[in-house]
Amino acid sequence: MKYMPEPYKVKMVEPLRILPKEERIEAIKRAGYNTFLLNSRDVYIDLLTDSGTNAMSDRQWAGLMMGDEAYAGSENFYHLQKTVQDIMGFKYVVPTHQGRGAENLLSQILVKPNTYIPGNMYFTTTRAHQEMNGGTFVDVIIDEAHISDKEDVLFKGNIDIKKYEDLINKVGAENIPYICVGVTVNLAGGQPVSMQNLREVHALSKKHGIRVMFDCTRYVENAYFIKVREKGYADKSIAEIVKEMFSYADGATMSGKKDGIVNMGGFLAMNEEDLYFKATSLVVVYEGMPSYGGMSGRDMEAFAIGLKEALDFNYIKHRVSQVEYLGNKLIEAGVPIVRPIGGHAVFLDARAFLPHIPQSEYPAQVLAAEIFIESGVRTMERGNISAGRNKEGKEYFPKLELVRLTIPRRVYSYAHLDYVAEAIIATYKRRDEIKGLKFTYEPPVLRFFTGRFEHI
Ligand SMILES: CC1=C(O)/C(=C\N=C(/Cc2ccccc2)C(=O)O)C(COP(=O)(O)O)=CN1
Repeated sequence: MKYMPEPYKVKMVEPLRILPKEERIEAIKRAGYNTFLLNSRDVYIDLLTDSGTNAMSDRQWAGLMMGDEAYAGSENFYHLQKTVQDIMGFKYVVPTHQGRGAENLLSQILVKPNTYIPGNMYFTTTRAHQEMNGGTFVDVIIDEAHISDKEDVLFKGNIDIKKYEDLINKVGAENIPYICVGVTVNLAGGQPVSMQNLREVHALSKKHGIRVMFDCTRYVENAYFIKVREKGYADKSIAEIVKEMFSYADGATMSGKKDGIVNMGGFLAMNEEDLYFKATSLVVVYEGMPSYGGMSGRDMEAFAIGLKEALDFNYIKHRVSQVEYLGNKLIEAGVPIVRPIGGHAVFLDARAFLPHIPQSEYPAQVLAAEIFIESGVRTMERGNISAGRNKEGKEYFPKLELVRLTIPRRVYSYAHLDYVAEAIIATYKRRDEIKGLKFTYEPPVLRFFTGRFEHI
């Protein structure tokens, strides 16, 4: 079989259209060569993100009709709370409007000036909240995660235990409020963390009294990779693997917009009662009552249903197989991508794709723009622009200069992915013609969202 047929059928469609090439060129110029600033109506296939762009099921849409929009004590909250308790095993759940709502609460409560937060590679919003509260993010991911084609390392998201222990010895456990473990690691290329590594991180953290907080935004994909790649888990269900994963955490932040398969939603979950009381007293300032946290009742209902659906093996197998299908087509054509192929996206290695463009001229940014001109396909820069500037105003120049082709859950068909592959290959064939970019407007924070550029 060329590929696994979708484990669902379509009941409703959204018509797609593609602009003529000259209109695509105008559109990306109006957007300042920033794919974030394109209008959705000008985009043909939208691979910007898998965040909030996923297709809900008939059960989830039906759940919207069960919205208990009471201001306090909504039935849907109790459904969401119990679902999280059953799936992850945490005692307490504080709903938020999305992942960074949870990151805001966690960082304001635990991150103080001159504290250090180790983690397996940064994520933009997570690090922003940590730094805004005076903390310093310290990358303790294994070195191989920063090497794009290190395909023989099946769990590139792993924490380097020695790096973690060296940090503890250097700054003192009392200055580490928690370790942030991303499952999977988005900016490494959607790379998973092995169960063995989670076990080791948990043991070292408990030895020093340091909390383990997961960023569990794509935890089902992580569980899938453990099932198919890690010894001893082939016969375990996704639910059993997930339950064991979370047994190695004290809490988690979650963006429901990915593995919750909803358009809006998130939560902060934890076992510690004191942390829970602090979170509930803060959530009323930023998100609303602890029984809705910035979500409507109907959104919480859809979220609870989505969390359960995501644990179905056929669903997650198909989801990851679509990403692998696209990645393998590009590998066959010699296009440089991050390997092993990740769980939610194929990441183009823009540095290898455009070796003649220095990182100071933003190769990933211009490649994303060129792909749109070529095909109407929207992708996202995940390189020097996304990394931003440090406290001294210097650019980070991260080793990974990537363009992310992010596959939304249950949205596109293999025919769409064939079209995307052909577009990337066509762009690759004319790569020598592509020139670098410079800023015309650089925002002070998270510059990738609204920055504007022109050709040098
Ligand atoms: C691992 C991880 C994420 O991937 C994540 C959001 N990802 C996003 C959405 C995004 C965020 C920032 C810049 C560009 C795109 C993604 O496109 O990949 C959040 C924040 O969640 P939130 O968007 O619900 O606030 C926390 N952790």
